[in-house]
Amino acid sequence: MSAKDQVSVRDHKDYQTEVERLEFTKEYIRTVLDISKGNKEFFVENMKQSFADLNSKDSSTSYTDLLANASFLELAESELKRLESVIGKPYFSRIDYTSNSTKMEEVLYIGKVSLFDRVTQQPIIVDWRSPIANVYYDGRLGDVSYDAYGETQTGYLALKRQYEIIEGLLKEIRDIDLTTHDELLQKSLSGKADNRLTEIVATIQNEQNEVIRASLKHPIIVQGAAGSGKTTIALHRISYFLYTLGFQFPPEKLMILAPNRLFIDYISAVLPELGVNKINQTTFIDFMKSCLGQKIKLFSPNSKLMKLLEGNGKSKQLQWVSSYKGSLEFKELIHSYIKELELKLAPGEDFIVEKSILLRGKNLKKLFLNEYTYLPIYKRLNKIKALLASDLKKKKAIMLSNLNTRYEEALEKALYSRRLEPEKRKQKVVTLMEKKEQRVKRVEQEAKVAVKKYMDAFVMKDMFTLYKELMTSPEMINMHSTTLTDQECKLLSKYCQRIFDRGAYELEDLAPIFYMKTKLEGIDEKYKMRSIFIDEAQDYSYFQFAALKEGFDTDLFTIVGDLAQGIHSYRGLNSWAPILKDIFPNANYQALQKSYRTTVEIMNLANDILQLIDQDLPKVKPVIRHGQKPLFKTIDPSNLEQVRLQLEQDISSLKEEELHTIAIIGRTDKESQRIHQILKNSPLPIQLVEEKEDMKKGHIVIIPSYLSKGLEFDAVLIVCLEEPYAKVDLDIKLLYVSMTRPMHRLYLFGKSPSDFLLQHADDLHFEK
Ligand SMILES: Nc1ncnc2c1ncn2[C@@H]1O[C@H](COP(=O)(O)OP(=O)(O)OP(=O)(O)O)[C@@H](O)[C@H]1O
Repeated sequence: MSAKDQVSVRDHKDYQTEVERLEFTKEYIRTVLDISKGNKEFFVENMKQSFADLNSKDSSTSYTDLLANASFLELAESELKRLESVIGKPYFSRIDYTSNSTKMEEVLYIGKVSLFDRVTQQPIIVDWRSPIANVYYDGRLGDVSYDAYGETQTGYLALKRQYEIIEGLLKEIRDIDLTTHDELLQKSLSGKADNRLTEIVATIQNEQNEVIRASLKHPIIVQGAAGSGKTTIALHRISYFLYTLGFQFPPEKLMILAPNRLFIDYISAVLPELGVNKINQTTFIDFMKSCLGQKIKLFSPNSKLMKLLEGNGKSKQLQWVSSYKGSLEFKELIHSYIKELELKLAPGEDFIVEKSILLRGKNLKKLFLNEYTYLPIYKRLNKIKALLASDLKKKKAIMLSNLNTRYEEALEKALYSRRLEPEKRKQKVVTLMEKKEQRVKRVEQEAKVAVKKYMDAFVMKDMFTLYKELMTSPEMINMHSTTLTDQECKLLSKYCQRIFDRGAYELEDLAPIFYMKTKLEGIDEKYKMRSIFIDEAQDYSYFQFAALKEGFDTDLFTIVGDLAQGIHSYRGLNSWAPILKDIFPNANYQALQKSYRTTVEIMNLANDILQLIDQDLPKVKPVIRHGQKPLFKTIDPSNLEQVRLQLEQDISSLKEEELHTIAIIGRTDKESQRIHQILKNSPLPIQLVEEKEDMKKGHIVIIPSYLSKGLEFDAVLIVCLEEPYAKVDLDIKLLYVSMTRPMHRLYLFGKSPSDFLLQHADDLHFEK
């Protein structure tokens, strides 16, 4: 910090008071920590005692003690950790707020945790997720309002103040009013990227705050430009969700679906920073694999993308099948198939034991098709089975007693019959007794197997078999589809047959199989998520969304994505409208057009490329932050040694400028491998990144464009050796994705500017 800065912070009229407040807060935290640590030892001691008690007398009270202490300890420990982590920066802002109802002015310090004075119960730090903190993010100075627990509170905001506190020292105080630029935002954006995403609680912008705090009881769909903070916001919304509704939803019931493992690694550090632990972070594929519970071989969706990029003769067919399998029409087809299976499985026969009808088939059918519809189909059969068993148990005794009474009566009649000769009477009695014995035996025997025999008629095939049976039969496809032509049915089944013949499935098969599972078998409770956060949602198909909604039986989805980056739009998603109309009709929708990642200069060029996409996509507005124009550099791919020198030179000078995270992006896997080939013996630490890998700290990463989606770097070098970008949507989107990755610097290396479609860009937007 310069001398000038130090003077300015000390010059602030409240400097002294603020320093004292900061010291008080730190001291308070320290005291709380000391006490809690002391307590912790006490509780550990107490637990040891409980264990000892448990061993010696297995008393239930000592077990309860043990559990009580364990949960107390856990809570204390997580709080302790959180408090410990904020001691160097206990809060980042302050609001002076007077409620209209109490007329009392409150001075509230906002931070990442909440801390109360244990004696006065007054807040020392207010959590950024608390209702009142909304005023900081949302409200201008003057009259403001916020919602708390379903009621709107109104009041007057007299002061909004930001602090920069570094290692417990107050470095800067900024009072925000209508005229002040958000300097803190500017400062945080000009910072350098780590290999990880960070939390932004101090600088959340109004439009982002609206998404984070949008009704948690409704789904939300966010169309956000590259760098608008979608991922960041989704993670902050999780934190807000747990703060607000955590008592209803244990974190294990929340799930983030990310595009790949690399991305999960990229976001992994933020969640603990936001006080979020234990939530599920996975990919759609991994989740499906574990939920469907069978080891399945899946063709990599990226190899399909690569095939589409190669654009061979099969591209059209590939695209058509993918988009059909992702469509809601296909969902209808699968649904019709399930209906057929349901009817086939509906009981029709009477349940008979030893000539007696215990339950009528038509009644069982009614139960199955009407009463039990709240259950998945196979579970309904289980219920029928249980019903038969309990009915039989009840009725068997009655049957036996009826038989008994009937034969007793007949015997009595025979014994005392005057019409019969003694010899004949004797014979009759013997016959009756034998018959009775036989019938009782039959009841016993039939009862033993009756339920099983009845249920054996129902064949409950597994989902994969059923799906294959459908998809390999053009006739069955035809029977259930209302939209496909004969030709298309044949094509679809032939395509599927080819895949199944290789013992595999493709990503597009997972949603239908999952959907069938929800309807037939039901989803295991362990996999039933209550709230789902989907990032890079533009890569999903409509069917994937519908299947997830159906399977989890919840509406609590936060869906963030960017259609402009829809490199998998061959799966069918080109607009959010069908999702809003047919899948989540009560969803909130928000568009974020402002980008926080890149400089104005980089965004100008990326916007030129964006306009080439054959879709109506609005330009992205960068937050005002300037930097160098993107730079086109000519290379000669026939002279690899020279290319190596050029790349190494530029990377070294970027590093000298303190730009630490640097990515070299190639159009495809192959192109990335070519680049790696050139650089692999370089003295620079180089890593060719693959999907399942983490990015190594301090390495220059070489990464294919599709994998770079969602990530960010200080500087990006897009290199084109043999694969120029063509003016087709998929290529344009990949180029746009790559161009929007850097925070500060963008270089384009190719034979000619046209390798990057720059002939369609404004000459003023890049340098040569
Ligand atoms: N309000 C903010 N304050 C500070 N930084 C912000 C803010 N909003 C976003 N950022 C920063 O902008 C960058 C982009 O954010 P993020 O990666 O979440 O965007 P995105 O919309 O998911 O981007 P993409 O679609 O390109 O993956 C991150 O470095 C993030 O920290």
